[in-house]
Amino acid sequence: MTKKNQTLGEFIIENQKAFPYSTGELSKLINAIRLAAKVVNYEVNKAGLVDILGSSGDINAQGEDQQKLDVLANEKFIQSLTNREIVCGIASEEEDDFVVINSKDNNHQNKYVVLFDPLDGSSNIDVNVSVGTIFSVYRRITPIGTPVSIEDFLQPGRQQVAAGYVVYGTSTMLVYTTGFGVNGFTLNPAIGTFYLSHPNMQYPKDGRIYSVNEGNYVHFPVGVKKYIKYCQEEEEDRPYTSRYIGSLVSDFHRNMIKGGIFIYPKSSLSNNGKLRLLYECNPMAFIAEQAGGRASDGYKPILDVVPTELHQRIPFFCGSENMVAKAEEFIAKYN
Ligand SMILES: O=P(O)(O)OC[C@H]1O[C@](O)(COP(=O)(O)O)[C@@H](O)[C@@H]1O
Ligand SMILES: [Mg+2]
Ligand SMILES: [Mg+2]
Repeated sequence: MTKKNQTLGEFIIENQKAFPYSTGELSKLINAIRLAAKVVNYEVNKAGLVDILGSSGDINAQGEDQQKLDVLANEKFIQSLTNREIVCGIASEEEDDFVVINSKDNNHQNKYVVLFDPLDGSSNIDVNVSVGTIFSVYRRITPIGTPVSIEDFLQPGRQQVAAGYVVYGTSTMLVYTTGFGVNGFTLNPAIGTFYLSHPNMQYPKDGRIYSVNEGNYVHFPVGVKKYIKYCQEEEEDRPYTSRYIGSLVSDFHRNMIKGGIFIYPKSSLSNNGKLRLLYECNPMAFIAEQAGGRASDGYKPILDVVPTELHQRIPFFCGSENMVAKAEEFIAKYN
């Protein structure tokens, strides 16, 4: 039974008991993420004091300038996951290709793959605006005893066994699901422990917040433009409030608590939008659906999309059920 303020450690053990056949590996994996989140939180919080702001001078697989904190967060999560003998492979926004992680007996006995965005909202790092980490977990589909391969990572989002994010904001929170609801834990920085602060998180069916980079409005498809105008009309409970932090994790988190819709559509600048299916949209879509929300590419559920590439991008509409359904109506009508 979920008890407010129980620690994340207690929650993980309690929930493991719910699955008689569980081997505890998924619990170890979540614990590894918990540890890495605390390490990265420590670095993020003192970022201005040490030489960790700004560019690392390198470019990642997507041609983006890698920030020093992108690189550090990537290292800390890979290290923590590798040291615990639970994952057989890792894919990251900051790694060109997936990384094979072999078990100590050198016989590829581990059964989980993790895909993650080590530092989400990189453009906000240097300006002290909240950023995050996003993770997605699958059971491998290739045989145990063989090296992990690409098909283990290109599974539809509906196959995820766990997904979550960490938001390094006014407080640091870890929010995740294993397919049985969404729970949020807040870090008590004094003792370095996550406590259950947001049990059973639920998206309100309706909301009054829309989140989209309106600076790209001229490049948006007609249906998206019409939906944004709809949000701004003086009708019924509209106009809605516009809120856009520019960190997916933070915009999603606010909208899940208050009710709202986040949109990163395709545009004449980028045919598939900007956000990555495997380690941004799939995990957020799993959490959204588990919290009674909705997530699509404008036409079909994100979780039903069959991935084809590690770093593929996809248009993203995510949030309160009725708001996303309304946006889809406009797209179906005009696009
Ligand atoms: O500046 P834009 O084009 O609005 O993009 C903002 C989006 O890009 C991102 O920063 C992309 O994520 P990364 O920072 O992990 O690359 C999202 O967090 C955010 O929603
Ligand atoms: Mg990101
Ligand atoms: Mg990132």
